[in-house]
Amino acid sequence: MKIEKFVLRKMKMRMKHPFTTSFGTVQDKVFIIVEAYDDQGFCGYGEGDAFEIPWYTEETVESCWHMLRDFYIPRLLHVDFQHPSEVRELLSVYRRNPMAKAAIETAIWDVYAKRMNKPLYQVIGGIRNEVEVGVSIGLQPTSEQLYEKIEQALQNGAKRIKVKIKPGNDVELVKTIRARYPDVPLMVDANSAYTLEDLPLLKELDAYNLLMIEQPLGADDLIEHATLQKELKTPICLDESICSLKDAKTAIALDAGRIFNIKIARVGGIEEARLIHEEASKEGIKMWGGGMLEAGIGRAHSVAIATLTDFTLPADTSGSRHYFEEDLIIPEVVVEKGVIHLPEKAGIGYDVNLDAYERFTTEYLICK
Ligand SMILES: O=C(O)CCC(=O)C1=CC=C[C@@H](O)[C@@H]1C(=O)O
Ligand SMILES: [Mg+2]
Repeated sequence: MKIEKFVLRKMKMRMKHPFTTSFGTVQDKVFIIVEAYDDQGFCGYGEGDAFEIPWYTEETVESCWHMLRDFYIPRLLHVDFQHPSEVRELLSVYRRNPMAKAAIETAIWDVYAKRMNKPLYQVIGGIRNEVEVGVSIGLQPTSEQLYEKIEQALQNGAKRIKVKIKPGNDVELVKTIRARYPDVPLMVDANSAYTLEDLPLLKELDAYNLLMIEQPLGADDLIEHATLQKELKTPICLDESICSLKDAKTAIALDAGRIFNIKIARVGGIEEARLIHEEASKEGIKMWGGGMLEAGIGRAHSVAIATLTDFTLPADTSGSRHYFEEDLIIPEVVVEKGVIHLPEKAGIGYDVNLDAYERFTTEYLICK
């Protein structure tokens, strides 16, 4: 297959509520869409989910735009390849920048699935057409607001609750949630806000029967995570630390975490995510699909990857309406009793809502 044209779009969607983590607050979701048009007239969509500010990883919307426009599109345009798994190799001459790579690679997977006339989740090896989901709750201004969000999530059938923590807003927070909801499947995510100096505090979290502690230490702190895991009963889940298959292998060798949160965006695409899944499965690492506050297209890709065999824990992917008044796909992603049912249509399985799509576009570039 050949891609004869790419279109890059910069998009902006207002989120219903600000999302706050230990690193900062996102209110406007600014992101990139890649459209890939093949030689048979199929169009595939991918989403670039770096933030505007490099606080979750080092990439930004602008850095992704630059990588896509100046390197990845010229590298892939008019090139003949058999299968989207080859894109990983074709882009490997360029170092890192996984979110930019994922944006274009996922678009090519979507085109390929449409050519095969099969749903993407089946083409990538998914084994189920529904995915259990939990919810990720950002830091809230008051505990009342936090309880309100938890209450809402439980009413909607969320399979587990994840709350963000940061220094000064951690053990006491978890203690009060546990007192109120003794049996709720609960986990915390620190987004790298701690160091090993916080060991005594992190050990206190062991008392609250958490499913896992997500990314307590720095993205580069694999050795430190291994030291911490030895001290904790609660499993550590790695997020920011796993940006490639190589990172996954190192983490496994060090026993730096027993669970992986897998985001296609963070690891550079579907193929890298599949390889990590294969490796982690062999080693008994549990997995689940993470989220990037995606709009519909990225959300569809994230749900598809969560259908792989060993994604056995609830994913972070909420429905479109959780974050946005209006999404850019039809139908929107819907969660019913904590489950997303995957569409059986070819490709990502959702159509672009052209009206909303144009309204959310702030800039575009045609490359052919
Ligand atoms: O998309 C979702 O619902 C998950 C949101 C979420 O928890 C995160 C999204 C993006 C960066 C982080 O803030 C965070 C995470 O660390 O998983
Ligand atoms: Mg996380």
